[in-house]
Amino acid sequence: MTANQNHTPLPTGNDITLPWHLRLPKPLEKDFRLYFRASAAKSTPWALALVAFLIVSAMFIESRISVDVLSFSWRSRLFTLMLTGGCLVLLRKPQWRNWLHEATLVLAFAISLTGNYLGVTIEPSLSYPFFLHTPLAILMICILIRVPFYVALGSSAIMIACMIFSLQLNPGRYPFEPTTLVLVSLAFTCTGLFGQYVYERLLRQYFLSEHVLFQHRNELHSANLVLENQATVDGMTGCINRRGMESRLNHLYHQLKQKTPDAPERITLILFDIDFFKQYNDTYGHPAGDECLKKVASVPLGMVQSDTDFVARYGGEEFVITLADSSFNDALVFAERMRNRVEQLGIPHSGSRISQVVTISVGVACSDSNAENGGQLLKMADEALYQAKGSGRNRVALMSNQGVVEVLN
Ligand SMILES: Nc1nc2c(ncn2[C@@H]2O[C@H](COP(=O)(O)OP(=O)(O)OP(=O)(O)O)[C@@H](O)[C@H]2O)c(=O)[nH]1
Repeated sequence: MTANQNHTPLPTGNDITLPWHLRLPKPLEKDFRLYFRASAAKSTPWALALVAFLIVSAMFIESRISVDVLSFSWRSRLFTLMLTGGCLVLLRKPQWRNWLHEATLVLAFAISLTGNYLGVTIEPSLSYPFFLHTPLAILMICILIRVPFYVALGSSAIMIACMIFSLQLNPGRYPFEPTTLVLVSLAFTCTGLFGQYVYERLLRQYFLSEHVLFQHRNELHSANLVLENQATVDGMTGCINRRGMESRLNHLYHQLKQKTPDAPERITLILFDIDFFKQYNDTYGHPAGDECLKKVASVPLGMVQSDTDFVARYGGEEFVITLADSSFNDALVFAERMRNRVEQLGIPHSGSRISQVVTISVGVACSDSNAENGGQLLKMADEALYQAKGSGRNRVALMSNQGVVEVLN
């Protein structure tokens, strides 16, 4: 990475410009629809409640101005109120929210069509309030109840077309200029649609910036995981490296001491070292030594099963196996079986003074002894390993809980 790249700021998503026609790339567009519905669902109950309030207020005002108008209008008002109430009830259930926009459109069409129908069928002098249903429905779609811009655009156009058609059916029947009514509706439509366009655009921009940030967070997280893995894994054997081992062991010990809910009951540490490895390198060469290390490491790696247990490369040809929760006896069985399996690999070692094949010496220590921390536990296992070496190699020695080293066999 160059110095220049190091200083490139992460994109925030705010610098991404949206095309005027509001479309996002296909996969994002699908996510955005869900996001749009969820955000519209939050405001819709309040919007519907407001619509209900407006209708009740309109009925109240009508009753004060002219009882004649109310005697015609109450049916359509009640119908609208029932639909609005029905929508409110449906929206309480999350699964019905998927139908939010469809329900909104049906509601708006119902209001507009009943208004237009009544407008052309009742007394001309009373028809005016009913034609106002159409602009009200358009306003409702566009401002109160959020539907996607293109849906609002299409449905508003259809509603206005219906209105013009109704007015054309009975020319000269109305006490006012139909063109004025259409123009008023068009003005409502344009205002509403403009608001809807701005709202949707802002929402898209916000969604996009959130999405981009989210993606970057994910990428950073994955990169961190890779780096963390690279920093704590030994590239040659695949074991955890010394640094990783120390941090994991300290963590386990911390849990043990603090008695956290997921703390292990005890920690057993198995330290082993390949016998006469210097001679192996001298006899077969360093690359062959590397191959030997890989084969030997594969034995404990294949034996460890629990997620909390792990194999680490402690030094050049020294390895540590940490077992959490195993009993001391089980750990000894593990150690002995591992020693035996390495011997069974049958890797020729003519430089060894104790065998024809590669062997290991093993030291075992357990936290049930007086070890206060991971470092002390390692020291105890090392003392046991030293004794295993001193007692002829290719064997297991343990540091007993009383602090005495015992060599097996
Ligand atoms: N091939 C190879 N050799 C390594 C690596 N790391 C350490 N060694 C070698 O491992 C050898 C360790 O030698 P010593 O510490 O004397 O141990 P030893 O010969 O096994 O003797 P004992 O442990 O007493 O049996 C050294 O010769 C190191 O060069 C490695 O990554 N690859």
